[in-house]
Amino acid sequence: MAHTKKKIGLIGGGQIGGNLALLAVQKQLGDVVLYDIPVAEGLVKGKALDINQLSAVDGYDCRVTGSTDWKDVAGSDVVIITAGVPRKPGMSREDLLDVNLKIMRDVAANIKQHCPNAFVINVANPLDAMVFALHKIAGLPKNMVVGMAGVLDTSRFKCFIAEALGCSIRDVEALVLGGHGDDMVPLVRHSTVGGVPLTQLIPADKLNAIIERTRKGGAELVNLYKTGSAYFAPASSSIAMAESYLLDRKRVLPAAALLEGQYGMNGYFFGVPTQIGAGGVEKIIEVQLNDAEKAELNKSFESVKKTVGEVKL
Ligand SMILES: NC(=O)c1ccc[n+]([C@@H]2O[C@H](COP(=O)([O-])OP(=O)(O)OC[C@H]3O[C@@H](n4cnc5c(N)ncnc54)[C@H](O)[C@@H]3O)[C@@H](O)[C@H]2O)c1
Ligand SMILES: O=C(O)C[C@H](O)C(=O)O
Repeated sequence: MAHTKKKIGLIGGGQIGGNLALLAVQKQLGDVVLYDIPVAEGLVKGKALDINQLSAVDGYDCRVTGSTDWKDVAGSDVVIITAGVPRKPGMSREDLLDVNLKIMRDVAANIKQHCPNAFVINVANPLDAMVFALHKIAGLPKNMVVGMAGVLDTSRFKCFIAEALGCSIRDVEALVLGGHGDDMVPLVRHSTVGGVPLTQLIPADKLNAIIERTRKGGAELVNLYKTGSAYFAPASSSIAMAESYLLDRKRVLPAAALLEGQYGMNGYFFGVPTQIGAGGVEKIIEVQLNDAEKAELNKSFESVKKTVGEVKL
């Protein structure tokens, strides 16, 4: 019988990779290959077996295969990359550039060889520079390569807003633009709660504290965990993007996409609202910004450019 289930290749079977596998199965998005390097064979085979046994309890028909062979990943419809070292307290994401670039060179070359038709979502840090390197090395079409950060940063922003107001998170509409760094741009003026402008609901000083906490959201988790970084929310955020592609949902999600003139920026991956559907990144949406917001976005762009400038391919 023909194999009609979608195939999801997860590159990196660590904290985020394991949670991605679990979510993909629970949402029945397709069969999963959880790939890692040979030294982590037991880890990926163990996680696969554990999740498959959970599937029996809950009746999920998708299967996870743990593998250290790229041939098993070949032909994936979606590939999510979490292969990379997470930071420890006191480090910046940029401190991971050299070590994670080395890993990305290997991963991107294998994607080029084995998964040339996949929609590829990079998660590894420093996010915007790593997705830039991925695109250059793998040579995939620009609409098929994207970085996950905006969904996570926006969900942190929404979480803190809902907490401050004691309201349902369902009614919070918000957006964070820019690079995945401390100068990302939470857009207060464009955020609403149940249609009511956020600026009307939360006083400026409290809002500034929320913006600051959002910007440092990753470090807050790193300081709590001590040996690694966030993984539950990053996994959910990546799955939202994969699901929109696989099910052609055409959701409008912030993501690091290749800019070619939008926002006056060119040749870099940067966090902007995208529409993700069966065509991958089908649209990039330009939000109308005032001068102050533009200045903040440009500052974030300069940071991304600086890190990308250090990428040696
Ligand atoms: N974009 C975001 O918003 C975001 C959020 C959280 C974490 N991250 C980043 O994601 C990455 C992974 O985080 P984690 O917590 O899952 O880390 P982790 O250490 O738990 O897992 C990483 C895995 O990658 C594997 N790996 C290393 N080299 C590999 C290779 N060449 N091929 C395949 N696998 C390889 C490791 O063996 C390990 O199992 C880190 O770089 C982290 O900074 C990004
Ligand atoms: O902060 C990190 O190092 C991990 C990730 O980028 C995050 O925002 O949680």
